[in-house]
Amino acid sequence: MTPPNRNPRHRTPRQHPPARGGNPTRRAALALLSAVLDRHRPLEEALDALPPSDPRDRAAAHRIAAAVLRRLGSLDAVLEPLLRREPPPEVRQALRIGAAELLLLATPPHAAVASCVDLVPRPFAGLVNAVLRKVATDGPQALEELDGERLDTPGWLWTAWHKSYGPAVRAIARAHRQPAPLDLSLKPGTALPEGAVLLPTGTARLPAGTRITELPVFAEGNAWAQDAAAALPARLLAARPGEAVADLCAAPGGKTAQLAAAGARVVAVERDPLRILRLRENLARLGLDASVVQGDATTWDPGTRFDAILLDAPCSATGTMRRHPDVPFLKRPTDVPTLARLQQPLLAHAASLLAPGGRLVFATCSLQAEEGEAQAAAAPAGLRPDPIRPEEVPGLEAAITPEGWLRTRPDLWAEQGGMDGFFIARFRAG
Ligand SMILES: C[S@@+](CC[C@H](N)C(=O)[O-])C[C@H]1O[C@@H](n2cnc3c(N)ncnc32)[C@H](O)[C@@H]1O
Repeated sequence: MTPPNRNPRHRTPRQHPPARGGNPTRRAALALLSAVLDRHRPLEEALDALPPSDPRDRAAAHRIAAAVLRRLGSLDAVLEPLLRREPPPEVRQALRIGAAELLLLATPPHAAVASCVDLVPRPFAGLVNAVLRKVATDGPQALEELDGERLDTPGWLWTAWHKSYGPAVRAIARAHRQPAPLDLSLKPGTALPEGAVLLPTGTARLPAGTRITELPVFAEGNAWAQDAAAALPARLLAARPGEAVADLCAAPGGKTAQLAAAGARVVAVERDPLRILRLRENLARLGLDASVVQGDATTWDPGTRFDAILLDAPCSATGTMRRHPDVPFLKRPTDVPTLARLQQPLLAHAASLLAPGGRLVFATCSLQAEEGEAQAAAAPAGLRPDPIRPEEVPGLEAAITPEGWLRTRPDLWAEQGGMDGFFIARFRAG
């Protein structure tokens, strides 16, 4: 899968009259897709930039845009034989929306076609109508004959995952097709929300599409959204009441909240001032306490040492594609070595902040070995591995590597909705 519409030969130089209008949900979905695919902006940022509207319309637009992004390679392969030349970007996005609605979202054909025709400038209405009618009749068969897992995965990621995980690359690609469930971390003592399933590692899981803001447990400040795999690094640090714990690279604060809820005295360090605001808001909503510091975790000097440190390092986030289907369109192969080079000094500095015998957990939400296994293998000499034990990760015993690290993948617990891809390594000072 290559990022679309970058070939200048395919650009249509003519200016066209503006689109005629169309249904607000599809119009919002088109704005989201243009932001991600044409301007390479994050989907979350594009959602925030939408004009105010009914939350249900936004959620529906998000659902359509996410479906297109998850299956973009397949949808384009179905559309390709029906197009004689590359249409302008907004027409291409409207066709993708229509194809996703017809082939993936079970929208009735007349509604899918008519609403996408209304999205495009008049000169393209006939083209969109004809192409989508053809997709409605022939698309299901065409889709079935494609190698969708491969088409929907960028080539560089497929190659890297095949090298690391062998044939499981297909299962990973399949897991990326499904909308992720809503995973919640609960404050200790909070009852399991109605309709939730308790996963063996303690996460409460609700069906995909559940809106967190409508849950009483959220309004009461007793829960926060956190993928089951994302909850593991803090769980494995096992902070105890009263311990001095540093959470380096802390925002938006899911792991800070876990550590604070465990009763530790937490210092949360984050470089980005805007993300610090979110971290503070999240802690305030949950009624949890942590000392929040704006600083660079490669140089931060608190003048003290910690019993335990969590380093959730910035990374390519390729493990989060179930929840963030825009990741393949925002990341490039060169991002991985660049980020991997930033992770080493973070780990080295974190090690220098540990009290004798202190514990350190290093984590990245990446499926790339350079940002996981290679980082742990090159850990500074002052850290000795503290292997993760099977009883600490019920149901995920097979995800423990021979070295004692934990490697989660989106295809694990596939029947229950999968989990993000994380790498987690634990060390002790000395
Ligand atoms: C993977 S996210 C952390 C997620 C967070 N731990 C959580 O559970 O909600 C990485 C964070 O590190 C921050 N960051 C990146 N480089 C940093 C640095 N040198 N010092 C401190 N924070 C940094 C980013 O702004 C980002 O918020």
